[in-house]
Amino acid sequence: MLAMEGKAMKMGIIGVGSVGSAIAMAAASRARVREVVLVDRNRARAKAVATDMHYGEALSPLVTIRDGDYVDLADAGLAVITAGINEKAGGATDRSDPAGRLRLLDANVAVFRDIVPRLVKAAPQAVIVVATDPPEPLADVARHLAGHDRIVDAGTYLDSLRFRLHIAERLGVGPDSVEANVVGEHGTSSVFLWSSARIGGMPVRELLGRRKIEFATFRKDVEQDVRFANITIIEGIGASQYGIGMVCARIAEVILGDERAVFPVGSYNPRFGTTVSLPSIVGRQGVIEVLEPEMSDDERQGLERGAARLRETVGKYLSR
Ligand SMILES: NC(=O)c1ccc[n+]([C@@H]2O[C@H](COP(=O)([O-])OP(=O)(O)OC[C@H]3O[C@@H](n4cnc5c(N)ncnc54)[C@H](O)[C@@H]3O)[C@@H](O)[C@H]2O)c1
Repeated sequence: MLAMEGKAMKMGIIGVGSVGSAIAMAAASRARVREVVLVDRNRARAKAVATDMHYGEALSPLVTIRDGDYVDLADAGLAVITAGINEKAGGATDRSDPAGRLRLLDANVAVFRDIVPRLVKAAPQAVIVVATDPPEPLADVARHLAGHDRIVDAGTYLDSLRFRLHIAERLGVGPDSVEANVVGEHGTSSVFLWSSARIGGMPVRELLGRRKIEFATFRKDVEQDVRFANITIIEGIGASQYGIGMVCARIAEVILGDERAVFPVGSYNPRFGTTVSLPSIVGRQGVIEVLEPEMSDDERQGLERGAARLRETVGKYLSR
């Protein structure tokens, strides 16, 4: 049940660019958060976005949206960090580049070093949700800077929704009827768990067989669409924003309402020595328990390889 009362229903959004604004809009539309505070190093921008949405508050009367500074996050239950350079500005829009979003790490670590200590000082109890790319390494950086484990990386939740949608559309079912997960990294090493993908309990692969659809081609096409969904969107409107906005608003209501919902997000995983995305039970304290979905040997090896790359990539930033 959602606890709609009190200060715990307050969320902060740090970074009010395309993604931050979309998160605020989605949170206002869902109307299951009591107060949204927008923080940006460009205060005029945060103020303008807040003012714009403020005029619609009568249509979403439970929600107050305002701009603020870190002190205004004092009693927030969570803060989403979405500040930093995006894929287009950071040159991460080449489909053949194996580094992908990891190209943004250097620049965005500097942004996190600026933000996280101030956030933790102002709101030591708040769960930190990381949306800035690349989110898994940045969640490790945030954990290091914050000195606590209440860090949720939005991770592969969006990739998993895209995976489900592309399977659903091709097979003519509603997307929420597909159970399928992308795990590991919100990036080029992400692993698509075809072996556990199911519709109504039936393995997707079996349903394909029954309909005489060739698995290899189906798989290649779906993975291609999901892996490059962000670049396709960026080519059209300059930034991928609305999908992640809806995802972060959902994560926020799950945390604030202590819903114990299950979806793939990232958290520090001692087994891998780094943050990886896996289906997790999420509640007021962030990730409560990480689940282990069924995986084929290839999928497990892909996850191990991806985690090793993430661990190595972020390692040099954690020792400084
Ligand atoms: N996780 C995902 O699925 C996903 C999806 C889309 C985008 N992203 C990522 O989200 C991030 C934001 O993307 P965007 O398109 O909104 O970028 P944007 O350029 O539109 O906005 C970034 C905002 O961050 C602010 N900012 C920068 N440094 C700051 C600091 N130190 N303190 C406070 N505010 C600061 C800027 O003023 C700007 O308003 C990027 O890293 C992007 O790649 C992630």
